Amino acid sequence: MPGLHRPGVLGQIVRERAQDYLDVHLSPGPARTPTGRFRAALSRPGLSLIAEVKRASPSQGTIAALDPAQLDPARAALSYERGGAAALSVLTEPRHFGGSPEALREVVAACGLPTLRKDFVVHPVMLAEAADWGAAAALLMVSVLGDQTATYLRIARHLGLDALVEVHDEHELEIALASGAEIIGVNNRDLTTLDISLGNAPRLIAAARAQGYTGLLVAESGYRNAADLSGLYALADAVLVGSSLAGSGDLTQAVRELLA
Ligand SMILES: O=P(O)(O)OC[C@@H](O)[C@@H](O)c1c[nH]c2ccccc12
Repeated sequence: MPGLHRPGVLGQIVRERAQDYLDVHLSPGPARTPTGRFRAALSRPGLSLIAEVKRASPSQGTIAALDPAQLDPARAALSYERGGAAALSVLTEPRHFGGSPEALREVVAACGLPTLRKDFVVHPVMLAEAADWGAAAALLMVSVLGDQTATYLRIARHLGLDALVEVHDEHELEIALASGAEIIGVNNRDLTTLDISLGNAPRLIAAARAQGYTGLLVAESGYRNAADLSGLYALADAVLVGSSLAGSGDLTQAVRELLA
């Protein structure tokens, strides 16, 4: 399985997820018709918001202000939609992010927005699960998949899913560009140390454009308010925001203020 020797928090989570799927030998199954719904939502003019249903994280523990039992995924999704989110992201990793398959299924059942399965994908079956649970897209992390990124991208497409291919540095960006990714996300957070640098996404997004990349580009992590987003409007197609929204008392109002 990919990514087992990564350092830090990332390596720990990847090893746990690999263990979870160790005995699964199912193939991803038959081809499914792509909808392109996630991609379409990000292609709209302006900066599209991907709002994340996130109950906890390794950097923050339980996300502030909300009792984990109170952040009902379906209600959160509808609140995000009302505020103007273009798409959703739902964590399904159980130990560090408080996610679950049910959270994703409930969101999909309640809300029409295209939804990303956010997890540490280390097995093709995790993509089949995403499709079964109604996700329109799945996260593929180059920091985990390395040179298997292109293979997983093909499997995602086979299953009718859009893929958000995530990078954190120049080397990972090269792999993402070579893989044929149609959507590349640049994470401001270093997942081995959890350090955030808000300059990371603008820098690598500019680098991708300078290399002639014409796909969609997403800035990810660490954004707390409208001012933090101001530099992204001319640069990125979308922004992915979790903690600062999920930790606010009124999710609809939080989205409106962020996009104001
Ligand atoms: O909560 P934040 O700082 O707004 O970040 C959201 C999202 O970018 C973050 O949850 C994330 C980005 N890439 C990941 C990979 C795995 C788990 C989580 C993530």
